[in-house]
Amino acid sequence: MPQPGAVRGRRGRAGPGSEGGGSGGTVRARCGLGGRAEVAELRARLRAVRHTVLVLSGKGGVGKSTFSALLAHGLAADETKQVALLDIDICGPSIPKMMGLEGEQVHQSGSGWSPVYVEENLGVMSVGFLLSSPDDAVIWRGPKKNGLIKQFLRDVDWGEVDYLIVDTPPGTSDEHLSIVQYLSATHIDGAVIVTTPQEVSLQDVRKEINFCRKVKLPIIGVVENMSGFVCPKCKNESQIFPPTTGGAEKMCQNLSVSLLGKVPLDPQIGKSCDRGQSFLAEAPESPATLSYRNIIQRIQEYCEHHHLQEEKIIVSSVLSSDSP
Ligand SMILES: Nc1ncnc2c1ncn2[C@@H]1O[C@H](COP(=O)(O)OP(=O)(O)OP(=O)(O)O)[C@@H](O)[C@H]1O
Ligand code: SF4
Repeated sequence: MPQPGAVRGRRGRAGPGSEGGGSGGTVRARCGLGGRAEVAELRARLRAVRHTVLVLSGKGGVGKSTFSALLAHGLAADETKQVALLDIDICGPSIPKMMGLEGEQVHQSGSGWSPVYVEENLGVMSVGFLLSSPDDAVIWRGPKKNGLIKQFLRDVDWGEVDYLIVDTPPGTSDEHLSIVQYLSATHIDGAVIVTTPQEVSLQDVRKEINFCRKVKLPIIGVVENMSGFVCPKCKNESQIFPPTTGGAEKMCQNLSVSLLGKVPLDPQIGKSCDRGQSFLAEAPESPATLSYRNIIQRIQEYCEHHHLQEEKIIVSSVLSSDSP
């Protein structure tokens, strides 16, 4: 098994647009699944993935990547589970830093691109690993981004995986359409939508919910992040962003979507993530960790019990023509 921070099978560095060794064929940089051969390639690669969860947010900066990283850490705390974290936030990849993997590189082996491992049971893939410096800017148009997303799904050798967590860019863009379409070749358990309590953020969540419904992507639920602040001295809770229209709870009720939980503001979250450490492990007793644990358990229950393998909803091919 690979060691933390190690890669499996170092055989030459991979780069955007390069071919994964396993599946061959050049990346066709456009959105849309190609012919049967391409669908078969994706299916073959993702067959060993049991559950796939997409993490979405309407706005940037609400804590989506933090949530994805901690969801992956939380699931991987069970050593019997193999977890994969895929960062498709191509223009702003923050996962390598949050996972303590800055400066790591992706390598090719005979069976494809090797993920970078945080722990033996937690592998990560991000465009950040393909950049020579974390300050490099990726300025790509849609087709090139779509090509890389397809390459990530088709060419990364994840091995047997219980949970594949996909951190997406904010909003509903080309990348979202692509990932849903490509994963439609196999399955997606559903999406978790991260928001903050302010109305401007909730407005965008409604758009995300509409997007999911249009593309028939099941919604596992909504997480309200930065929801109040628990004073570390007196344990008093204050509302830093008081919701004016009932917050995520009311919105979820109105739209018949589950509220998975609320995560309070905790300055330690930013500190742990900036050091590439798991906040859940560093602050096991904090109210934010307890809230995270509850949410992760609900996501696991959703995946394990409500969407058994044979009942998985195969996302239909509604994306093949129109954008939502
Ligand atoms: N509950 C929380 N309490 C305190 N800080 C938080 C919390 N959640 C996230 N943060 C901090 O907020 C900042 C933004 O988080 P993050 O990068 O995860 O947002 P994002 O939604 O992924 O943004 P983008 O989509 O623009 O990449 C980070 O510094 C993170 O540490
Ligand atoms: S209640 Fe307010 S003033 Fe008192 S300790 Fe907590 S944060 Fe500080």
